[in-house]
Amino acid sequence: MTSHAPTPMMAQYLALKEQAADCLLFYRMGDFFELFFDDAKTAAQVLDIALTSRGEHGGAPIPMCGVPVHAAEGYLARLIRAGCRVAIAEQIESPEEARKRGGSKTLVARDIVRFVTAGTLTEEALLEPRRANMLAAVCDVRGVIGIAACDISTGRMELEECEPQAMGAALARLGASEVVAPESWTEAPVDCVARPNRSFGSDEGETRLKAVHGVTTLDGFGQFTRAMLAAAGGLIAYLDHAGRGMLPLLLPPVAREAGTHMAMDEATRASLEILTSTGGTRKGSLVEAIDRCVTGAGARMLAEDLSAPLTDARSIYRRLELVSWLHDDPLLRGDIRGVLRALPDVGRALGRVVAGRGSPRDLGQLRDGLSEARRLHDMLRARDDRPAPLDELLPSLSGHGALTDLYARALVPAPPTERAQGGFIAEGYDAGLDELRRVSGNSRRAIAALEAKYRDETGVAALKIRHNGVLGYFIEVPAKHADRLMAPDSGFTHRQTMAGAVRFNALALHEEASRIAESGGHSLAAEEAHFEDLVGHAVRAREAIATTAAALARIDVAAGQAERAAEGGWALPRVVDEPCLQIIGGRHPVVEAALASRGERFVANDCCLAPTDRLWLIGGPNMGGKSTFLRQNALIVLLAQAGGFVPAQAATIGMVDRLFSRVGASDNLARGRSTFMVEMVETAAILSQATERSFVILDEVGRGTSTYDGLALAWAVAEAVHSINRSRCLFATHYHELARLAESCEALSLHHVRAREWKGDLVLLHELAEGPADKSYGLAVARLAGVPAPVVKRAKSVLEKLEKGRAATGGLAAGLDDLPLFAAAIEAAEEKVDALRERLNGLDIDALSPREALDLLYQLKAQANG
Ligand SMILES: Nc1ncnc2c1ncn2[C@@H]1O[C@H](COP(=O)(O)OP(=O)(O)OP(=O)(O)O)[C@@H](O)[C@H]1O
Repeated sequence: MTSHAPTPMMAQYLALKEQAADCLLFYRMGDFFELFFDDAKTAAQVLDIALTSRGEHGGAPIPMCGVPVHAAEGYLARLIRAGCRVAIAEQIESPEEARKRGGSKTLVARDIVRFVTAGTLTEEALLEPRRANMLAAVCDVRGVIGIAACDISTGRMELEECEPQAMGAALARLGASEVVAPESWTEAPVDCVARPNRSFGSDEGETRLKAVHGVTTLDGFGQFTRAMLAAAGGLIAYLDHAGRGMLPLLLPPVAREAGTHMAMDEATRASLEILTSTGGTRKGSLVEAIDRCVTGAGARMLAEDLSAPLTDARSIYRRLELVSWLHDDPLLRGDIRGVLRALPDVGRALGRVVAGRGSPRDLGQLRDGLSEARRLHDMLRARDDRPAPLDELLPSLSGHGALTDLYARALVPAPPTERAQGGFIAEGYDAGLDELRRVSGNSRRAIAALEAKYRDETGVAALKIRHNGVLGYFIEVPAKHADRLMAPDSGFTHRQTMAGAVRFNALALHEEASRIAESGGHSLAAEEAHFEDLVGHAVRAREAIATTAAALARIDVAAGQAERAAEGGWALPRVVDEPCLQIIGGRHPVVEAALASRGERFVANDCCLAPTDRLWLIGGPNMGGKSTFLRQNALIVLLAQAGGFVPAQAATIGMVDRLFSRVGASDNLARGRSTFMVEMVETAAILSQATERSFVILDEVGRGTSTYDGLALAWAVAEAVHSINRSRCLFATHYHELARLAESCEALSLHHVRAREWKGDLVLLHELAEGPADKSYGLAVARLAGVPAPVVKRAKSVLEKLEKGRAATGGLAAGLDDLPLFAAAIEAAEEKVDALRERLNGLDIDALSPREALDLLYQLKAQANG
């Protein structure tokens, strides 16, 4: 039997792989990261690179693939996007150190230095500039859900708690790219990373937060519940694990209070296509149609605003006031945007610097960003008509004078991204460094002079002094002239023969080269020391810098919103307390933009809901614009409460606590539920959660099942939203029969999108009008869509038959007259229960004979069924 003991390298690899667990292990070997076994197969497939093999393990070849270290970021990005997590194992000593430690055959020590996962990225190349990258930790503390979330690229951290049924909506708002949860929690969100239970303790969370911020109490940051702290514990423990003890930038946590934001569940967010369209990309989404920010940080803040519209009028008006001021002054707006446009991403540069992954360029970005912030500060302070919300922001834009002065003196104007080669500390900052540079500069010049001298001496015009990483400086001549330098007394020593060229050394060259190497080494060390010192200054000022970055982003959002409003002729909304909705000349920003690109005009429509007319039932032909109308009103509410102008002539919005949007039978097969089941689950959520202050849009609910079932459900749902939830609601439907609801529901009115038939063709007017839809135009739409004429003709004759039948039986809704109203039915049932209760309460059980008791049971049963 052959022994299959692993080689020392394989043994080291396997030990590291065990630590890496389900992460792909990038194993550093020279200039490559290598992957082995199943990791190699996965990576080769995702990255579309060659799968090879190396040696044997357990008698079988070991699958292997590799990526060059210098290009690793790009490969990492693709693996992360494909849902993988990666552990990076670096060589933590040089081959010389290994040899010194244990002899010539000693394996270089390696260790995992970092885990790279979707939620723990800080590299510029791996992050999208206009999207936050959230990591969330979730746990359950005695029936209360705690959520901690952070964007480690900027350090923002927030904590919240909620009821178990609200967890989905809270996570949907965060849109986290990675979620971690305790490993034994059975109700944990799908696709989350399981982490040890013990890290999710409230004491642990509190201790970790205090340690991160160097405080003895968290009171200065706000009030945090046990659930919030437990989640924070899990979050920080995970970051600690991912960074192998090196924590990223974390700013003081902010507690998110329940009820300060408009609640929207995942289905509503998806159906309104707020941050991504149904295709999963930003294209075609609301944010794409709105975003006129000129900085990545502004775009990220706008996305956050749209994900969490406010429910507090004062905060909304604070945002609106700033937008309005900038809207009314295009010149000022242009100037501000001009300054902002040139700004680097201060928040993310800070994130990298504090995480220990900063480059000289990041320091340069902090310098430039903070100086520009100061410039913006002075520009805005010069305006005495500035609104109050701006006064709150202004102080955050200044106050970094000492830091920017220091960086201005210390750094060259455009510092490099690599610090290994030095060259980023400015001349004049450190006299010692200047001297070292002068010496190596002199030597470089001396080398150039040597080249000329050697050419002269040898008579070889093609002689060159060159440099590479292996030989250092050397003299190179074409092979045919090599003999002259080979002569024993030439003063040159042979070093290497290449195809066509021969390389030599010479004493004088060697001396100059040593001088360069020595001064170079010293100056690199000096620059490195300065770098650490400069980083230290930024780390100490991190909170103030982050506040400046946030203030800049807020101004960018406001200026961008103002720009968008001016571009589209949008209106400043009024937000009021009464549950009404008055939108005059409303438009759908995404559909309007799509139409405009085709040279078509969008037809504006009004929507006027009030407590006495709170449910609009909207009929009309397919493609008539019902869905568009529903969504545009939901989006206008959302935009207004996010603190921006709205695409309408005028809008008064009664504050909405929860927004619901449902589209009948949307395809959701990916989630493994039938389309109708999804529709009903989502509808059930509305009926259980919508309040008198909510706004609900229901688009063809019920269409995913048979006509009778669908009509019955649509009927009951409309009735319930009207009479029980009493929410403001727009309800689009193809069921004409629902029009009869207007007879029994006093706050329900009928509307339709207009269409006209002209010379046999259907003309869709996209105009909303009062009253029920007169007829369906399904066949006309089918013809418009190109269904072959014989099929349409056949459908027409089938329709005639059906309609005759319907006339004879009284139609689909025949008999609905006798149906007690939804609310009335419930009342009747309750009355019956009350009567039963009364009778039971009045009973003296001990006074009954067994016979009487049995009789009474029969009577009670009859009463209950009667
Ligand atoms: N107000 C409008 N002005 C101009 N064009 C519009 C308007 N509303 C909708 N449209 C156009 O009509 C198309 C269909 O609109 P929408 O999907 O809202 O119709 P619908 O009545 O909901 O149709 P269906 O009943 O088939 O779902 C849109 O893609 C858009 O091109």
